[in-house]
Amino acid sequence: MRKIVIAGNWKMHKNQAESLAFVEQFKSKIENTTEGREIVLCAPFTSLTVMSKNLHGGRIMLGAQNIHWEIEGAYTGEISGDMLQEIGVTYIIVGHSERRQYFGETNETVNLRLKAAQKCGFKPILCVGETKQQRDAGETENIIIDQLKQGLIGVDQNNLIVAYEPIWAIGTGDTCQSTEANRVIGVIRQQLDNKNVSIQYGGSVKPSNVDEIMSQPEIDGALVGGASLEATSFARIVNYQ
Ligand SMILES: O=C[C@H](O)COP(=O)(O)O
Repeated sequence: MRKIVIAGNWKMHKNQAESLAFVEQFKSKIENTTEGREIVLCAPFTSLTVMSKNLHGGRIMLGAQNIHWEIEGAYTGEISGDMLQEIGVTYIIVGHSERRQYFGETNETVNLRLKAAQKCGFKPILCVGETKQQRDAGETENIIIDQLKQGLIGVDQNNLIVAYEPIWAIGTGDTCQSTEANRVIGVIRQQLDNKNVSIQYGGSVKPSNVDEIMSQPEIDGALVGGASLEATSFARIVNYQ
């Protein structure tokens, strides 16, 4: 069965005190959240350490925003699965477009990170999506199929989430039309061997559009950036109608 997963990606936002304050405020707002909806906070590494100590079970799962494929070594600035296991992380975002754009992530390194995440027992969230230029050139499907084909070599599809994030919709307020997101996610599902993989939509998801997005039959959740930074806003998204 396809699971609903709503994940907040805080990117490079919030220090430890701000993260704990968010959790305190957020916890009370999700007490009545529909059973079965997985709620994930992908916080900076520094915040994950204190958040895991303050969650004491409950509905909130933790996610990291990166993982290296080696367990240790001379990889300045990277983090290993071993280190993440220690702080109680469940999910790992892999291949976010910001990692691809600013930090040289390729389909090959995405593939290595996905396999490393699974090997350490985490559930990776593979991000795929096209630029505005690629969309305008009619290349959306080809780009995504390529990202999936290369990214998923040797990856276990029974332990995977995919997020469709059109790059032009990220942080712009320019949400992809829900029917179009549904269509592309349908294309993604066709490419997968396991049709029960949960596929999220990400890109300017906010309280005002989440109900419509989540009403689409192919969409199994959301990967939320800006609107996950404030507890009331993210709680409204998690409690979509
Ligand atoms: O990972 C989250 C996405 O990049 C979406 O960000 P956004 O909700 O701020 O557009």
